[in-house]
Amino acid sequence: MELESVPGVGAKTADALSQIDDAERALQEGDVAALARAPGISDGRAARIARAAIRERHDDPGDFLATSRTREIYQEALSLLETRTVTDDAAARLETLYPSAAESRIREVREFTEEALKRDPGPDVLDALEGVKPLSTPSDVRVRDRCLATSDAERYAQAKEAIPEVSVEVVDDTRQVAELARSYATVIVLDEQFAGVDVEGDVRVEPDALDNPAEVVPERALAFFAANRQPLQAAVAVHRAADLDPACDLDTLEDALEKLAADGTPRGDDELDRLVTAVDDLDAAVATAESVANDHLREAIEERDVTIEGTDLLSLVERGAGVDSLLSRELADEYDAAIEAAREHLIDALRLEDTEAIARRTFPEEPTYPVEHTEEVVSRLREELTTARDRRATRLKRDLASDLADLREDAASLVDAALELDMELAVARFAADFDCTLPGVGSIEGADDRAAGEGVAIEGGRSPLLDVSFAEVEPIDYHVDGVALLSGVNSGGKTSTLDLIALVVVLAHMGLPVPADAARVQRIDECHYYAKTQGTLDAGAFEATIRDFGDLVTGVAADRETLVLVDELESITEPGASANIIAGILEALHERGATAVFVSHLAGEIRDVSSVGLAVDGIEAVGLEDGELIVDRSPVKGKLARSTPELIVEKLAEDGDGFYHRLLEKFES
Ligand SMILES: Nc1ncnc2c1ncn2[C@@H]1O[C@H](COP(=O)(O)OP(=O)(O)OP(=O)(O)O)[C@@H](O)[C@H]1O
Repeated sequence: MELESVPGVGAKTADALSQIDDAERALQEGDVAALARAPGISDGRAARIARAAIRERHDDPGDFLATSRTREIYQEALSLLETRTVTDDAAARLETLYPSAAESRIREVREFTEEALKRDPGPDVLDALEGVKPLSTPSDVRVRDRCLATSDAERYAQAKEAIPEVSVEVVDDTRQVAELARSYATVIVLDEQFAGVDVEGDVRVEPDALDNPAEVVPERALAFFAANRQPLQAAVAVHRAADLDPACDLDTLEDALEKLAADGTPRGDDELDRLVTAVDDLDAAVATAESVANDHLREAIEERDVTIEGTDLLSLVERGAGVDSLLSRELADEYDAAIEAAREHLIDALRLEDTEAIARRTFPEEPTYPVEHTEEVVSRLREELTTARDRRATRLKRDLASDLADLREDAASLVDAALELDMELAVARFAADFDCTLPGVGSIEGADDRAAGEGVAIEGGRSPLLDVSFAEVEPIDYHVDGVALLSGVNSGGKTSTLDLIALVVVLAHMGLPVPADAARVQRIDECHYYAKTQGTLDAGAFEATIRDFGDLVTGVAADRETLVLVDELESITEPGASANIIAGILEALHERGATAVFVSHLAGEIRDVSSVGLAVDGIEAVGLEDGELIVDRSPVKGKLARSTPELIVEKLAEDGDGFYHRLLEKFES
């Protein structure tokens, strides 16, 4: 799929998208996380781009959500799903689901839904999902101890592109290579002509180096895995908890991650740890060893009475020997013990392989007081240890990077699978929380095909959009085929019935389960839902509304299946005029073969002025209890519901006088 062929993707966005590795695949699969990695593209935008790309793939014109109220119902459906994801990314991915008239698209999502409904969102899986998020690409890895060098302008450009983490230098002759070797620990020369160059330092001639960036900069793979350690570990945990088929061996990935510190350096290697500690602690260890020896010696001297014969003393003084040599002669054993203590301390502190020899060199057996280390030895030791540390670290980095570099794609697949699972679990939880079934849509069979017929048929539908808790929602059965007026008592549930129809139709066309025991909807191209108008309109607004309906009615093309839901349009003007207008609209929709439900308190009047026999259904009150209406929420087919005032007058007539009977007769005439 061409990036720029996606609707809404201009040259600038296409350019941003082209900067991610797998833009084509991401568009094909609606991979929001991958698209959101493009510079300047937010999750929401990525979801819209993905949706447009999917639409394009299914050749879908995408005007299903024809009015603002239909779009609101779609948004409410999405948020019911989105609140059931653990990760933000899965929530953004859910936004790629949209109601479509394309059977191929509905079938595609239904396959996903059928898999989703088999999932069991156990608490372990949900816990593990908490840590999963899309992988990030650390951009600022800079490696300063290495450089690439070439004399060729083209190779120079290739090197800069392929391995941006290191400096690339131009070298024309051996002298310049030697200069670089003084500034960098390692120089990798890309030109064959320098093979065999003899300069001091670590200079390698590797013409194929650009083919193996992981060898040149193991830091790249390490930085990627270090930055993504936590989401990767979480993705591993998700695979284990949900028993998913993993893209790679989970233990291998986990072991490799264990060997990596948060800053991208190797960890858990005893020898490296020892070397790091030895370099860091060398000066302190030598100083402490020195004090250990001196304390030892001081105590020994303090405790000792030194007796020396006069002739001996004289001979020593004549030879110009100081008190040191006197002490060393008299306290030879104590000296030995003190030096031994110093060496032991050093051996303990440094814990290196050949510490014995090092200790011996640091503290030689020449008695002096106070005991002093040999600085020359210590500074050579420091250099040796530093080199050993860096070599070991580099080797470990290379080994680890070569293990991890091969795992990079699989690791990304693991995270992707975990996020996909989160999306599936949201659908599974939505279906479980609202007792959903997969509806029949057009020629696509439903999970429970009891609900039959053209138009929209719902059995045991319970709307999750009501203002009461879902447990208190009473189930509704309703079937509309063609155009119908829906009458009913105040607060009987007429608006809620329209909401339920719209929600079922939208979810069904998204390929998702619907909150009903069974449902079947015809395949619809456009869903027009108009919410209740707030009060009488002025002349201008009234004219605009009539024009809207004019456009709708004349725009219903013979080959486009249209569903029209309208709530109490009568309030736009006075009742008589309203009845005429609504009757006219319904007649026109009827002629065009649309499916429509118009909720109205003027259903009787509209039917009376209509020239075609309009169907009227009714939500009836089955009685009054303590001043409250008891309502049967399911509309009764072909029945004009009695209004609330009529029911109240009837109740008064039951135990009242003739006046109430007279009123009641007016209703019945
Ligand atoms: N199926 C249902 N189960 C439980 N409660 C419901 C159901 N349908 C409606 N209700 C309750 O009745 C209230 C009124 O519903 P709704 O607004 O749909 O009635 P209405 O017939 O459109 O009212 P009005 O005549 O005033 O326009 C809702 O806010 C809800 O509390």
